[in-house]
Amino acid sequence: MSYHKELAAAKKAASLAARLCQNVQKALLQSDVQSKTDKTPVTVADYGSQALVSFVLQQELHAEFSLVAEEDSKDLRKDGAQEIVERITKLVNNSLTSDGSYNVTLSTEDVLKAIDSGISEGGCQGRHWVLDPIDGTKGFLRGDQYAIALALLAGGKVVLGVLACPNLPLASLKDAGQHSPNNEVGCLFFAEVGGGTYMQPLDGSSAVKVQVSAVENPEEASFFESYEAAHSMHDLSSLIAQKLGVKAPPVRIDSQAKYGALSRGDGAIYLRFPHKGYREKIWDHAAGCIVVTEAGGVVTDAAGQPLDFSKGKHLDVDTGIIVTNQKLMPLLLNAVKESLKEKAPSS
Ligand SMILES: Nc1ncnc2c1ncn2[C@@H]1O[C@H](COP(=O)(O)OS(=O)(=O)O)[C@@H](OP(=O)(O)O)[C@H]1O
Ligand SMILES: [Mg+2]
Ligand SMILES: [Mg+2]
Ligand SMILES: [Mg+2]
Repeated sequence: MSYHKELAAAKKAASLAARLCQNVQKALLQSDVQSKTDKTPVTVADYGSQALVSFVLQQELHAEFSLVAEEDSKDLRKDGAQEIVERITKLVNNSLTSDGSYNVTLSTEDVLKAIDSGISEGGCQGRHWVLDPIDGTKGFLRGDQYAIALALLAGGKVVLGVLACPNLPLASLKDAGQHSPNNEVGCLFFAEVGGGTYMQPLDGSSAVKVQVSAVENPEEASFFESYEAAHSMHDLSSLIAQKLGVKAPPVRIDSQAKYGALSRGDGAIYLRFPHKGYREKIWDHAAGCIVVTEAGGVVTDAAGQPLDFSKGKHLDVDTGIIVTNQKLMPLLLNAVKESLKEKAPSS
């Protein structure tokens, strides 16, 4: 089974959404930031990106359409939100038409409907697109890393993924701080099941195949974790790293840009241990997971089980998510097991 047509549509949608986000990040207005009922931030760019990706996929693929996405239009339909909806609509129309990709003018209602087509619950049957229109909204607001993360599930398995990372340097993060001749940013990672992982500049020039790090000695490995301490237990990852003998300090960057950076070998390990009670969502990992596995990496929960994207919006993982290459995984799993035992409250 080939997914070439779907991959081309996904790349187009994510690239246009990245441009919309770049424009908003450049001119961030305080009024563009709302707070959702769970107190996490959402911006006009999150909504605009979701509307745009939903619209482009439906235009490009005249097939039955199911989308599981992070945002919905509930808050935008409340009294007083009209101005913000108009602003989102303008952003979406500008992004769709600016390079001649489409000759359309969407109404505010079209945009709200496009956002709301992301209400699917996913599951193990049929095809479902999975979208995080801006992953790492907090990073986006800080002017740091974020990603537009789009994946396709078929029969509950991720079959393609695209990660647009507008602020990620094209050169390896390993060279950060050193004099690097290439300080351009904006990466598009993409992978199709069985086809490997590729990275190309977001401006569209040619793609290169990428591979995860081949490091076998954990002392030479560096690891990624969430920028936000509220999203992942930094003390636990520090204990795991210490047990493994990792020498380098953690690299903290927002969003699935971590999966992208790992897929090209910028670092060898990604550790994610949310605080108790948090349930992971499929849109926070689907695209990243295939981008890393097609580049030769392994993504599991803390018990070594693969992630199961077939159960709806949530991922029911055991304790956390760990990512590395095949050689390091057994050592990493041991270190995780020991660290969790040590940290567990004695009863
Ligand atoms: N409490 C808590 N624990 C764990 N994870 C959480 C939590 N709250 C939010 N989120 C999700 O984290 C997504 C951001 O990804 P990261 O954690 O990799 O980014 S960061 O480095 O911490 O900024 C972020 O994605 P976006 O909402 O798309 O930004 C959330 O889905
Ligand atoms: Mg969010
Ligand atoms: Mg997210
Ligand atoms: Mg998001």
